Amino acid sequence: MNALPDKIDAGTAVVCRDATVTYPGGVCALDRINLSVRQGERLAFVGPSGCGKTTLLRVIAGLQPLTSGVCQRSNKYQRSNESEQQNFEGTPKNSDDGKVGRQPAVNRRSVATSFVFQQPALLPWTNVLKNVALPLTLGRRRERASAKDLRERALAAIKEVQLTEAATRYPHQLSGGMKMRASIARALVTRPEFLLLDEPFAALDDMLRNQLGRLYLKLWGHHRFTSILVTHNIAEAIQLSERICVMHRGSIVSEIPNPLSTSKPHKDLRRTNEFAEFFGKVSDALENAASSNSERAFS
Ligand SMILES: Nc1ncnc2c1ncn2[C@@H]1O[C@H](COP(=O)(O)OP(=O)(O)OP(=O)(O)O)[C@@H](O)[C@H]1O
Repeated sequence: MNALPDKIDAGTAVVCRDATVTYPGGVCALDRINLSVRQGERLAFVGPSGCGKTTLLRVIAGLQPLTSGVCQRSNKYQRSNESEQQNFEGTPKNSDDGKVGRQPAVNRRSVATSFVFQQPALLPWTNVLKNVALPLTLGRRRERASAKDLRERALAAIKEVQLTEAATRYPHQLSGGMKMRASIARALVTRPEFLLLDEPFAALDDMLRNQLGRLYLKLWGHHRFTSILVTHNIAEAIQLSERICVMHRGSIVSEIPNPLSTSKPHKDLRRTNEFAEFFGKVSDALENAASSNSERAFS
């Protein structure tokens, strides 16, 4: 294993070196991943089901222990055989199925990272305001903030996602898009350094997906968090990311800078020739990875 440097370079948010995860039972979900993410970068992982996207997201979040290799995250380290670094207070080391299916506990380490999942996972017994305030409430003692201060911060986050009028509504009184807005507000209320999104808009129709994509870009423009988006949707990756990592069978097979990246995409971007051309390039990278693998399997 490479020696771990004392500190990560200025401007770098994450570095993975030969990061490998083999699950109990022998599935190699990540195979010597080498990746560097700049602070404030918007990155996307695309690839077929089971290629290791969620596992890599969990590694970057510090939720998934490595079998070997290193994942270094601005001043936080995770390396294989260093279990102390990998167990998050209040967070199960391995969830039942090993997938990210629940919000990580909010604690000293994870407060710098927030997740947004496909399922908004709002607490059904309380309103939007209290759901959004939850990470602050859990960290209240640490933050030494007054209840009034927490409420104001939660209301500010709710305003940013344009949900002020629904602040006192309960989750069952919200549409799918509104639930997702609440989930994004809850993720951003702690002003995280990292926002990790695991297929956040996959369950929504195209129009909502586009609206929320624009909202996400606006929020990124304000807060400049480092963001990693897992998606199956190439068009979404192009619209929301500055760089696209194509994954296949536990490896990053291609890293493609996005020439169309902008934090203010025009609504006709998808209809342009440049979009079609870049879409083709990403699709080709995915197809090439799949065909070279099947050739290997048959050779
Ligand atoms: N806890 C686990 N135990 C054993 N194998 C697992 C576990 N979690 C994931 N895997 C396997 O690891 C591989 C990568 O899974 P992962 O969820 O990271 O892929 P993914 O690209 O995010 O897939 P999807 O797009 O379907 O969510 C898959 O083969 C999966 O079955």
